[in-house]
Amino acid sequence: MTIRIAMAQLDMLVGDIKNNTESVIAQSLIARDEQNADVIVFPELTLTGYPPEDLLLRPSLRPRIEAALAQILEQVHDIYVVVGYPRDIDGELFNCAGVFYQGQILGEYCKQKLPNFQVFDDKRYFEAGNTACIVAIKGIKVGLSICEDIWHPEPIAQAKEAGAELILNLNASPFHIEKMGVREQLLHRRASENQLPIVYVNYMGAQDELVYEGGSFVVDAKGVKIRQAPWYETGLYCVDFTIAEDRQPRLEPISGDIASTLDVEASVYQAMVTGLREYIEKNRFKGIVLGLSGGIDSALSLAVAVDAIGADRVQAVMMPYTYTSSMSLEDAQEEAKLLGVEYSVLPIEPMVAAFMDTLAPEFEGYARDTTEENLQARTRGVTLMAISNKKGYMVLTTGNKSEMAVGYATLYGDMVGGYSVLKDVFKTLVFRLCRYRNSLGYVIPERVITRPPSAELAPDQIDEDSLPSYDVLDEILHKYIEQDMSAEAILASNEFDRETVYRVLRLVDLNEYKRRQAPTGVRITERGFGRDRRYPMTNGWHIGD
Ligand SMILES: Nc1ncnc2c1ncn2[C@@H]1O[C@H](COP(=O)(O)OP(=O)(O)OC[C@H]2O[C@@H]([n+]3cccc(C(=O)O)c3)[C@H](O)[C@@H]2O)[C@@H](O)[C@H]1O
Ligand SMILES: Nc1ncnc2c1ncn2[C@@H]1O[C@H](COP(=O)(O)OP(=O)(O)OP(=O)(O)O)[C@@H](O)[C@H]1O
Ligand SMILES: NC(=O)CC[C@H](N)C(=O)O
Repeated sequence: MTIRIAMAQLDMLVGDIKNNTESVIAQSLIARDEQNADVIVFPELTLTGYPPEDLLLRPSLRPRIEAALAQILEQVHDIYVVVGYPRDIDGELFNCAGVFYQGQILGEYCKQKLPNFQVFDDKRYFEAGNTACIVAIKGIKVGLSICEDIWHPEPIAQAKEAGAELILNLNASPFHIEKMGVREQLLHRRASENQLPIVYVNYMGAQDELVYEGGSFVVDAKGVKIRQAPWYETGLYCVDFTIAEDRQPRLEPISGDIASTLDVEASVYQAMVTGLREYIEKNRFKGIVLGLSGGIDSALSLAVAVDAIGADRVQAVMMPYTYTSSMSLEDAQEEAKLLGVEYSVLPIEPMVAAFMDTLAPEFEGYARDTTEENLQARTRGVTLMAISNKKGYMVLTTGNKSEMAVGYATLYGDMVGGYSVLKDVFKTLVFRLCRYRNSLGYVIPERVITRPPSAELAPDQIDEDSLPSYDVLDEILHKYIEQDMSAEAILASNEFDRETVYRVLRLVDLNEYKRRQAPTGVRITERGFGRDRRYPMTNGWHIGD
């Protein structure tokens, strides 16, 4: 005898309980009728999407969930549906997974391990469960667990103790650069220490800063991966288990397709594309507009925008000023041509001159400084926002993680925008990603990758006049921001000079106010500048500690 389980690697819109419920019903019927599945397993909090944040505090949530559960029970039969939802039990909210069959809930599991670190805030909303939930499906004792549960030994050991022969794990496990490998090692350990096969089902899609890359998979009781669903694709992916006649061993998964793992650049690039596409489509923007400077950040952002929503919905705007080189003008035009997007050239001299004329009495007696540079960036920001308002296009902001770390960007200038694909990507990785994108098809002119980065806000300016080289800067930033090292610990390796390290760390600390005002963007690392890192803006902390 066999049991076929469909892993529903799907995208849900946070808060859209009605459509998410309809999708659960439709996919369950497809799994039953077209794939002959016995069971369908959805990701964590299927009905609300993840994370629903403070929508979970709305009083109207509870009746809507109850109505959704009733609808699934009524409309789906002849397949076991394993679905996630928040549920009020005796006045307390739990993060639940239920097994629905023939109009009944056969069992309901409450998540036990509530993550409250990095981007996760589960304890703000949920009470923790404390018991295993085992449901018999075709004579097999199936144990349920929800995402963070699998990262700890106790819930799975408890399920095993309660008789589980198979674990179904519902996830909302967001991408970061090392996550794919980490999950596989984790499942290997958890399955082998309990001698239990595990079916791991994840979302594919994105929600604000979080990207879900899919990659649902199955390990056997030894922890060996026997099925790997593709990355960055939605779908129903089935796995079969045989149930031995003598029931020794009782349950054996049958190997299926194993999608190959993506390398770092491919995976990060796909995360950026997915994050942006989902943000644009779920928020119903008509398109994307961005300032195209001829520099590398806007070039890469443009390529991601086109890959996300198509060239016909992307507009690039070159806004030259006195300091814009002919090389920048040529390269920006070339990028737009290679990618086939609408391209406009809007010189900003008259607008900047008008500002300067109006401000002249105000500035009398003051020397020229960054104020005038920032005016150029702000004029571009105003221009892009006007196009955004008029056409319903979202402004894609282009600042990378290195710049956002040290505040190398102008508030209300090049920081305007609704979303960023580079805010968690260091400049050194920006270069690698451009090479990766060009390996798929040449879209970023070689000169854009090889010329020294410049903000072109003053004559002959290059970034490395005011910042250390990006190799050095990124290494210091990685140690301070992502590894929490102090200045003295960073200096201990003798790789950097004292003055540079203290200057960089001081800039990072001082610029928290800028990052707070920056648009959201795709989380790529385990320590992005979003919900991962919540520092006070006003503080008396000693720089570098
Ligand atoms: N703690 C605090 N809390 C709240 N607000 C605070 C603040 N400290 C300053 N401010 C405000 O922020 C202002 C300073 O910020 P802002 O106006 O942005 O100006 P600012 O940081 O002084 O200058 C922008 C810097 O970014 C560089 N840049 C600009 C554009 C593009 C690029 C690039 O290569 O991509 C680089 C530029 O060369 C310059 O070094 C202050 O005048 C004040 O209004
Ligand atoms: N001449 C310009 N025309 C259009 N947009 C511009 C121009 N200059 C700057 N921008 C916008 O402001 C952003 C910041 O650019 P800037 O040149 O100051 O620094 P950067 O970090 O080197 O970025 P890039 O590598 O894209 O040039 C650019 O990515 C672009 O979106
Ligand atoms: N939703 C969750 O419980 C996610 C937590 C888990 N550690 C993960 O990132 O996969």
